[in-house]
This record gives sequence, structure tokens and C-alpha cells, in this order.
Amino acid sequence: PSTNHITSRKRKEDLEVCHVILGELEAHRDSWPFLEPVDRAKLPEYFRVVKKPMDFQTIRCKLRDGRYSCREAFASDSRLVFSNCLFYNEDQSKIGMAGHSMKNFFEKRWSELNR
Ligand SMILES: Cn1cc(C(=O)NCCN2CCCC2)ccc1=O
Repeated sequence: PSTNHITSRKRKEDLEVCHVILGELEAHRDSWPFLEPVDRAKLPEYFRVVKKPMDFQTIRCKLRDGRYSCREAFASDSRLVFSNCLFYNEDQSKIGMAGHSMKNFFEKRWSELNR
């Protein structure tokens, strides 16, 4: 039995699931609004209302830097991308529809890989 939060093998398995899902999110046709942080210069008001901005590039860097302790921390940041989007954008807007599409895709794949 390991002493740390999760065994190194479990941690490795956790991170593999995250790499698989993140790759699929980045490759998805509806990922375009989420690939990079919202541009503070173009949309300053975004940062006045969205308290915790998040995007796939930031998640990729955190994953690469070993800053996710477990797969649930990765899932939490992924869900933050979608909740920010649905908070800021109308459902029927192009970005709002992309947010719904990507959220549904994420939750389906997350449940499949965690069954
Ligand atoms: C997630 N999200 C993104 C934006 C946005 O403008 N992203 C830039 C999208 N562009 C497409 C091609 C280059 C960049 C606005 C509101 C929002 O909630």
C-alpha cells in the first residue's frame, strides 16, 4: 500500500486518461473558442465577469508540468472551460453552441474512460 496520495502507477494511469481526453478535446471541430486563453486586450470585460478563466492550452501546460494531482483535478479545469463559456455566451451564439457541444463530448468520453 502506498503512503502518498495515490500510488505512482495509479497516478500514471490517471494522467494517461487526461492526455487521451485532452487530445480529443483539442482535435474536436468545435474546440476553436477554447484552444487559447480569451484575449484580455480584445475582450477586457470578459475578465471582469469570469473569475477563473480556463482554456485547453492552459490545461495542456498544467498537465505537462505535472500540476494535476489526480484525474478529477483535470476534469474540474475542463468543466471550468465549459461553465465559463455557458455563463458568458448566449446558448444560441456560435461560441455558446460550441460550448454545449464540447461539454457534451467531454462528459460522454469522461464517463466512457472512467467506467
Ligand atoms: C471561450 N470564449 C472565447 C472567446 C473568443 O473570442 N475567442 C477567440 C476565438 N478566436 C477564433 C479564432 C482566433 C480566436 C470569447 C468568449 C468566450 O467565452
